[in-house]
Amino acid sequence: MPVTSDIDGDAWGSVGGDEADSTDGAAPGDDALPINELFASLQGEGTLAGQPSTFVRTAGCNLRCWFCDSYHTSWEPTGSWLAVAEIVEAVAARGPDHVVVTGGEPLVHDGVIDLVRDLAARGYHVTVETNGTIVPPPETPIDLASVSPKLASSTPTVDRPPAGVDPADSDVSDADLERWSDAHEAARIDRDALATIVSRYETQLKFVVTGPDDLPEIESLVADVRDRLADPSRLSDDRVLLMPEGQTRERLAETRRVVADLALEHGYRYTPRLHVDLWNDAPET
Ligand SMILES: C[S@@+](CC[C@H](N)C(=O)[O-])C[C@H]1O[C@@H](n2cnc3c(N)ncnc32)[C@H](O)[C@@H]1O
Ligand SMILES: Nc1nc2[nH]cc(C(=O)O)c2c(=O)[nH]1
Ligand code: SF4
Ligand SMILES: [Mg+2]
Repeated sequence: MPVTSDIDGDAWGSVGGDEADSTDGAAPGDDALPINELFASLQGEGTLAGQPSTFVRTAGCNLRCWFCDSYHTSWEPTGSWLAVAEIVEAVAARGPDHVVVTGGEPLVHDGVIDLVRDLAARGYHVTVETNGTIVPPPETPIDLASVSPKLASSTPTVDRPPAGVDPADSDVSDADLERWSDAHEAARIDRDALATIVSRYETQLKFVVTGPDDLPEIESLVADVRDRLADPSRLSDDRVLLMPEGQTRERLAETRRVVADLALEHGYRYTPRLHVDLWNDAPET
């Protein structure tokens, strides 16, 4: 069930960008969100790793990381339209008191703000997983902003096509890759947006690390964001997390020691990817 290209939340369109509106569920309206999956699992990443949580994964993203482990929310988005009240009901049925709103990029959808408000009003702890390019409206009740700014090593190219799918099952053309290479590169970092988010919310900056060459960009970005803060201590080194790139156990086995050693060397935190270790990042884990 492809979702329409307007869920990109931008003018770029999605791959094959003129799909018919053949979504399941409620007709898209002000109050509906395209949901790719909704499930309970353990938080696999970051400072709350291990915490039982319900994950709400929206479809649609304004970026196109080559390594995206959620291919069907970004490169070829699919999902069902659900009203915010239906999502809250589904979250209540799962049980955990922690909710992780993720995507795709959840903040491309205005309705996500209503969802976060409704969840917070019901007493849930709400984490928002975001790429840090979009600032939510002031006073949005986010308990943890889990921000993953995208480094140069995330940019797709013709030689670095999406890793999340068998090329035989992908409709991504070289023309799509060239278009997204430029669009991703232009949009992936917004230092002012990052500083605003850090100043307003308890924040972790969770960088996907592919190797040692990523560290200079992380260090200079962290310094630039600190420079923009009235209180630079809001972005202490223990709020900077290095996460190994890998959506399979095999790939993670290659990256995690390198990244753990880099965290130790630079004084940043290391975060595992528990769901990859435990379930090999199967759907709904
Ligand atoms: C699918 S993204 C959705 C939220 C948002 N679009 C973002 O990128 O932060 C959820 C998390 O998975 C991370 N991620 C995606 N693909 C990954 C990979 N291959 N290896 C490690 N982390 C990955 C992202 O950086 C982000 O922290
Ligand atoms: N278990 C588990 N933990 C996660 N933490 C962040 C995730 C995400 O995709 O945003 C994620 C995920 O997909 N699964
Ligand atoms: S920003 Fe997040 S959802 Fe979008 S392509 Fe990158 S990892 Fe995937
Ligand atoms: Mg994930």
